[in-house]
Amino acid sequence: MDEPKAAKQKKTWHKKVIIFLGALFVLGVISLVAIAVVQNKPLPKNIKYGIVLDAGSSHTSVYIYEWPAEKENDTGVVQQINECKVEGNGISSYGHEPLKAGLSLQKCMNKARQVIPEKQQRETPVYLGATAGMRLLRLTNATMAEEVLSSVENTLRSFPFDFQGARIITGQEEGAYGWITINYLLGNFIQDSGWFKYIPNFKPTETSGALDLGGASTQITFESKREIESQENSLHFRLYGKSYDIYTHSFLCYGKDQALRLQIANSIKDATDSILLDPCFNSGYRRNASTNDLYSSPCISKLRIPTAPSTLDIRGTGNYQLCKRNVQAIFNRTHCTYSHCSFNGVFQPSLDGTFGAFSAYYFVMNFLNLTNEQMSLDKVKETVERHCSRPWDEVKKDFPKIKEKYLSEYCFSGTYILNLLEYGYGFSSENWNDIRFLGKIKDSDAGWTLGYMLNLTNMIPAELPYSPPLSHAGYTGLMVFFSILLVCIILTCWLSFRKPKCLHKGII
Ligand SMILES: Nc1ccn([C@@H]2O[C@H](COP(=O)(O)OP(=O)(O)OP(=O)(O)O)[C@@H](O)[C@H]2O)c(=O)n1
Ligand SMILES: [Ca+2]
Repeated sequence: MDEPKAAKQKKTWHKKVIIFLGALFVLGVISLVAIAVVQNKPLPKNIKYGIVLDAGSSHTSVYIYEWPAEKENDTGVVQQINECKVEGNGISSYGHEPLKAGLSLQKCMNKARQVIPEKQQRETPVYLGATAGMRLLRLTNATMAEEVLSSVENTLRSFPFDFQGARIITGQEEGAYGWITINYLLGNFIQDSGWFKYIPNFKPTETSGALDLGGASTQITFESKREIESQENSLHFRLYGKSYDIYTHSFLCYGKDQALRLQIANSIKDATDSILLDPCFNSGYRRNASTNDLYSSPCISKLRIPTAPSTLDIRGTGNYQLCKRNVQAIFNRTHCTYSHCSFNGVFQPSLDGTFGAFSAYYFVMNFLNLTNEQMSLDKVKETVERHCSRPWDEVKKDFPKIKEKYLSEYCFSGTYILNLLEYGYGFSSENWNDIRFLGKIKDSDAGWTLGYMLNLTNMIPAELPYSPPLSHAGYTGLMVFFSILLVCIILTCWLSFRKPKCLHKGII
């Protein structure tokens, strides 16, 4: 049967409308996807750089950091891209020839010129922070310390970077910046952003305490829920919209090199001749030490014995138990005017949370294979004791590539670390596994330098920068999804309520 002409025309007209609407719909979806793709195309990378020189007591390191300019205030975006270890000893060893302090930095600064693109060098800030070695030099001879600082300043000014200053940082700053560095790198400041904070019972990330063991000083820093009874140990930070009450203390003279000197100087009391039997060195190990040099440190001056021989012939006996006794003698735990002390009358609240231990803590524990998080305190002690009892010849044969200065001191260092943590700070077998020995975190060295730069470049905001709850990609994705959904619903509704005649039974 032939269709009437009018109905045929209507059918063609409806068909055209549907085709037109379908095409419009497809075009709409394509446009939305295209917008999403174009909008999410990564912007050309605009990288910024920063240089920090860590002028420590035993050596200087030059660190180069980079970060994407547009994400400056986000957490965890700054990363270390290079470390250059300056040859020779720390800058404080150049007290008598200050010009050489500046010269010693040349090589590593030239390296920095190769790493940082030329057109960005002028805007790259350079900071030098000197720590305990320079604090001690300043105590012995303030003029020498000034001369060393101006020598390094002159060198740094001669490079095409934006020199921002060379200074001796305080022990408090050293502790605080170490704490900021590790918590920034561990991502512990991210917690309160995004949707997570709306989840019931959501627990914000806790911060990790920081334990730094240098050559001349050692720092302990952690967030404390208890009252901090002494003003000089208390810090208050507001970072990313959250307040932190921090306990920190820096023990000058309790870095591992000065602690070894203290231990040796204490033993001289019993020395009748120039031979000094030292249980903290492996048996068979010998070294000569000048008492003049030993007593030159302000850490030891009170222990000076005028009748002491000018040169000491130190001979290792490798006895952990005796070494432990000698090491404990350098911690004074007899007086405390607060509710709780660590040692030498210094206030310390009880230990809270987990800790990241770096610098010499890591070097030593890594050498002794003791960085495993599951290892018990007893097992650690056993390992150090075993290492101390090994003859020096054997140790040297097993580790021919390790510098003799480091290798010869691992028995002392292991014993010292155990005593500092247990006897000094009060760690025990119960909370031993709360300590993580860290060298690097995501390719950046754990240490105070990164925190120092973040602070001086104002890269850590006090308040949380406004960030929409969804990322841009998430937002665009959802937009596309809901637009498609909406179009589908409208089409379905239209088809079911205003069913075009062409869809009526019998027509199609
Ligand atoms: N592979 C290594 C490297 C270093 N050390 C020792 O570790 C100690 C601390 O080194 P470091 O953290 O670099 O101390 P500094 O920063 O130089 O000292 P400070 O922070 O006290 O100024 C030094 O005694 C150094 O001899 C070590 O035993 N093994
Ligand atoms: Ca250091």
